[in-house]
Amino acid sequence: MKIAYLGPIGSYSYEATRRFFNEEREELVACETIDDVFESIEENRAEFGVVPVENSIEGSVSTTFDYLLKSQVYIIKEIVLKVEHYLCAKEQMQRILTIASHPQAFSQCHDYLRRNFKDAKLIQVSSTSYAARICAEGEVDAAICSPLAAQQNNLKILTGPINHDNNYTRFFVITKNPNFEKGEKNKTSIIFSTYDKPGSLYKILAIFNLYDLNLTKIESRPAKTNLGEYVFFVDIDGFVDEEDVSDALKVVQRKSTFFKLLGSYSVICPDK
Ligand SMILES: O=C(O)C(=O)C[C@]1(C(=O)O)C=C[C@@H](O)C=C1
Repeated sequence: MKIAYLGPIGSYSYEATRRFFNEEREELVACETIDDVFESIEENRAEFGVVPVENSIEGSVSTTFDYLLKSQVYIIKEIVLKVEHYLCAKEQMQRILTIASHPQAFSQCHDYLRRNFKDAKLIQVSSTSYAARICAEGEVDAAICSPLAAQQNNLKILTGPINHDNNYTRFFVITKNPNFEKGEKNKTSIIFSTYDKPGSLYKILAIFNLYDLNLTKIESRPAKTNLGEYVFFVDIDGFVDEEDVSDALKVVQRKSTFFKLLGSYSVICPDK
């Protein structure tokens, strides 16, 4: 089986992929962007994909949310990883003028960078492991990446972890053919939109209240139709085969102008 992930080797997405899939049994396919991971699944070049979804410091990964809205893929698992970033370079340096990393990683290290590298040029690239690669090639002075990415590229760890405390990222395992499997801790994710009228959103939320369901996330994103039109991404505590969840979703679907079930899945947190 082929598993697409945001690479190259040493990215946090790679780490998440390894925690769920057996590297010796499956073929892990490194993609350059999150777009490529989704397209690999849509075009049947991979059976599964692993994408970052949300970080405890920086929030949602918008590319992932946009693809969940527009493509026919389903979520079958959530993996939550503790993310620790390190400042790495080819050698100890007197002055670091350019630092490469993924935009999410820069945000997660914002305070450290502001305190220590206010004048350095931050070069945004597609992943932290790609940042390590271009640092090894001499394109930038330093990279913010994982110890594994540093090791893969023969970089030295200068200092770290340099991120904010409590830095956790959620990853989704996605696939085209859903086979929802229940685990110990389960969630169900949906997208809906509603009428542009007073109380519309309140009425939908009241349905979840009526069925006594806990929402673990709600986020609005542009519907990409007209300015001011939104879709709502909602994560619900519980599995879709539970009576309250399935009954609530039936009513929500009836009362929405748009409804999509993204998946029902179990959550694993190997670092907790
Ligand atoms: O660049 C990587 O290593 C990734 O896997 C991407 C990503 C992200 O986009 O959120 C994943 C986890 C970390 O939060 C930082 C970067």
